[in-house]
Amino acid sequence: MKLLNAEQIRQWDAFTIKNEPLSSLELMERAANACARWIVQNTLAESYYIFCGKGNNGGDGLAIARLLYNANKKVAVYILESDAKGSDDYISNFNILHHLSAIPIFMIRGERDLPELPFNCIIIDALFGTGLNRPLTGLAAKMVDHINNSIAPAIAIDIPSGLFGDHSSAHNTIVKARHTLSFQVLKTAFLVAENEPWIGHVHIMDINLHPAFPDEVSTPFSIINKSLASREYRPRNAFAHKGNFGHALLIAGSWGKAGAAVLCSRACLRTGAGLVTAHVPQSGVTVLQTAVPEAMVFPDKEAEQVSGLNYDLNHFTAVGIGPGIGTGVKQQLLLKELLEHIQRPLVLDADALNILSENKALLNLLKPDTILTPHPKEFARLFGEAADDFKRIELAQTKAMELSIFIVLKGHHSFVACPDGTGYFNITGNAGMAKGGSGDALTGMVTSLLAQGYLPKEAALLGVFLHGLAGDLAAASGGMEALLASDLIDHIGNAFKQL
Ligand SMILES: NC(=O)C1=CN([C@@H]2O[C@H](COP(=O)(O)OP(=O)(O)OC[C@H]3O[C@@H](n4cnc5c(N)ncnc54)[C@H](O)[C@@H]3O)[C@@H](O)[C@H]2O)[C@@H](O)CC1
Ligand SMILES: [K+]
Repeated sequence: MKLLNAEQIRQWDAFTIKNEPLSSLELMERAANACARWIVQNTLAESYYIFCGKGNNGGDGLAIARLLYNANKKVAVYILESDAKGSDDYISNFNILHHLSAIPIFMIRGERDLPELPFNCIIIDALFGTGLNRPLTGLAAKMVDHINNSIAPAIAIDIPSGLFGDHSSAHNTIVKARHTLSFQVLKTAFLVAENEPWIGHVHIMDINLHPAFPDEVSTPFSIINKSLASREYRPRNAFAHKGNFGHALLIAGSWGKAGAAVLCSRACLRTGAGLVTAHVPQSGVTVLQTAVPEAMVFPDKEAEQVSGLNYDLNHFTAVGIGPGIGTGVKQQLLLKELLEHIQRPLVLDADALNILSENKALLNLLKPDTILTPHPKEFARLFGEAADDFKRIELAQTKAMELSIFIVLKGHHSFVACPDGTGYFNITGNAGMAKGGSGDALTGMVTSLLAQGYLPKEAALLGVFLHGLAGDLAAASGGMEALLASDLIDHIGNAFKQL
């Protein structure tokens, strides 16, 4: 699914108005209806304090006030007064509301006009939507502070006021919403960690925008959802044998970190690779053969660390390297040798990435379509600190193009930067997965898909989606706090079954 920017969403509204056809006021009514229905179904409050600006976001708020009133809710409307006369649809809704004299409307001209907010009310934030073009200042910012100082929960309409849809809002004054009711599609602002304090739970309201529009626009960003993942997935052929599903090599583990190799190998097998060989130090051999008897083991000549490649890499259909290997001189030489000789699809994770950051010249050895799976800190060590999450995404895209590689930037919504300049946000996954071992599982999963013949882009997209989904299924059964990477791995099968 394409991820549209604020301007494109505005164009989609206009396209719908022209081609459905319907008036913009009717579209606003549809949007307000969807929000009011959600509010009635999901909240119980003594009263609703509705804060409106004078643009279309405020128009939504006024229409919501009327609809909540019609649903027998106690409502009061507070309008941020400004020199602007207001958008046409705001004015239409203001006039309708004005005639309904039962709903109190207050104009806020100064701080003294701000109402006291009782703890048992619900605040509806319809001050500013996607039309925001600069950070809030003056009375608008004071109003937002007032909302944020209340203990009553706020529900933001379309986007929390003060938040930009497509770029960083760091240092802005922004409504801290408990819920955000947004229209039709996710906005980029909802997918980055830096906005987590403001957006609360995001709910997408289907307002039936014209289905033909997304096909007409081009955008660099997309969302990895179930339909995209299902399109990538290739069910196993009934006549298949293990030779059809490749042979993955995983180079992982060191003394005290044999678990990384175990998790990686198990995830690799659970994702469908026909054969898995783990190259581990000798101290990891018994651990691995006991914990994952289905995997074969190549013991390194050293006891506590992997130290060299004494086998033909062409024997394998894909290679994953990094979890728990350490960053010593021997691992550095091993990685260099691997990068110089490998002719197979490759995943680099964890310590392999840390070695790269200490030896930047090795980046020049990366073959096209290599997959890197850094978390934000590993990414910063590799490519530098970014000022904010949006800039980090931009940097990941630049580096993916420059080096012709895939960068899977791990996070709540992992971002896959592709060498062709496109980028994909994943929507599966949860905070329970923020725990040691989750990344090792992802490395095993993506390597497994590569080994089975999925193209690097397919493997990266399907891998992150399934990884997050398996984590969601594990959290649904055992809760987020208790979630172990092993639980995630145990749910990979159920994740596949949902495709
Ligand atoms: N027909 C449509 O296009 C639809 C629009 N909808 C709503 O319309 C919203 C967008 O409406 P608008 O484009 O009118 O924009 P907004 O309602 O977000 O407000 C924009 C107004 O605020 C001013 N402004 C921007 N930043 C400011 C700042 N920092 N301080 C003070 N004033 C500032 C702008 O100059 C403009 O006059 C969406 O977020 C959504 O809520 C929905 O009703 C769905 C349908
Ligand atoms: K808003």
